Amino acid sequence: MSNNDSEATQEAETNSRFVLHAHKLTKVYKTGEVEVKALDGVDFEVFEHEMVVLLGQSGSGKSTLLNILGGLDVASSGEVYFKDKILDSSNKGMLTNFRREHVGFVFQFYNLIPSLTAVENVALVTEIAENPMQPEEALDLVGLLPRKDHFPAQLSGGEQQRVAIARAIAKQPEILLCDEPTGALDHETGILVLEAIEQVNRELGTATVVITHNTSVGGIADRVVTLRDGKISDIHKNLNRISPAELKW
Ligand SMILES: Nc1ncnc2c1ncn2[C@@H]1O[C@H](COP(=O)(O)OP(=O)(O)OP(=O)(O)O)[C@@H](O)[C@H]1O
Repeated sequence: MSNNDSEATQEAETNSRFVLHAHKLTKVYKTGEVEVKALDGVDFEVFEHEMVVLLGQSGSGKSTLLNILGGLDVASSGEVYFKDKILDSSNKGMLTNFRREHVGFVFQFYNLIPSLTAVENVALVTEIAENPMQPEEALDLVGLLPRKDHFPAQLSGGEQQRVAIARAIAKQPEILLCDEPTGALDHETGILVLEAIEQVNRELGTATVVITHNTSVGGIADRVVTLRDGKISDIHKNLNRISPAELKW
């Protein structure tokens, strides 16, 4: 990196604000006598509009970190801030509101309701959110408007995952958290799903974190963060993101 690049990066960081910030997160799971330290003093932030890819071997703590960031789980110690507010883990109402209004989740398995069409699956979320987009608009963003009246069983795995992405972003969350979104898909379908996620990040500016085992997916990120044994072992910034279509694995 040249001096100019480095100054430009520092300036960009100073100017950008974080959406989520975790400070010294520790998570210990206790099962009987056995204790597992899944996170061990992790500092982690996600800036506005940023795309972060989270890598690490199985068991390194990726899902634990994502679940705590999204208010699905609470840390044993440490704090999570959403913008300038600390998320109070003892305040269930606050966590529920945070999840409902501000965070979109996408998981490896799509968890769509089989008896509802694509548009009805998305509408389930928009009906309870404060400032949603129209379900059709969300489906259009992921390229699935023509399939809006199809049931999950009439859609391929990749199409179902794109409905799940539409459902996650329809409430217009500030942050999109994706845990192995391509884990159950073949290469070509996985690329289509990453393209949908990338488009949401680019067009809506939704700060996004994507967990993957696939190191080459790191190319689509602004920042690639690697976990090892519950600690951050590496942070790599990409000066130029590549498009999912350019990924090879
Ligand atoms: N509910 C739980 N109870 C006990 N131990 C747990 C629980 N959830 C996770 N762990 C342990 O915490 C550690 C981190 O797990 P985590 O699922 O966060 O890793 P990961 O990096 O997401 O792994 P993978 O890539 O396999 O999904 C592992 O050792 C795991 O066995």
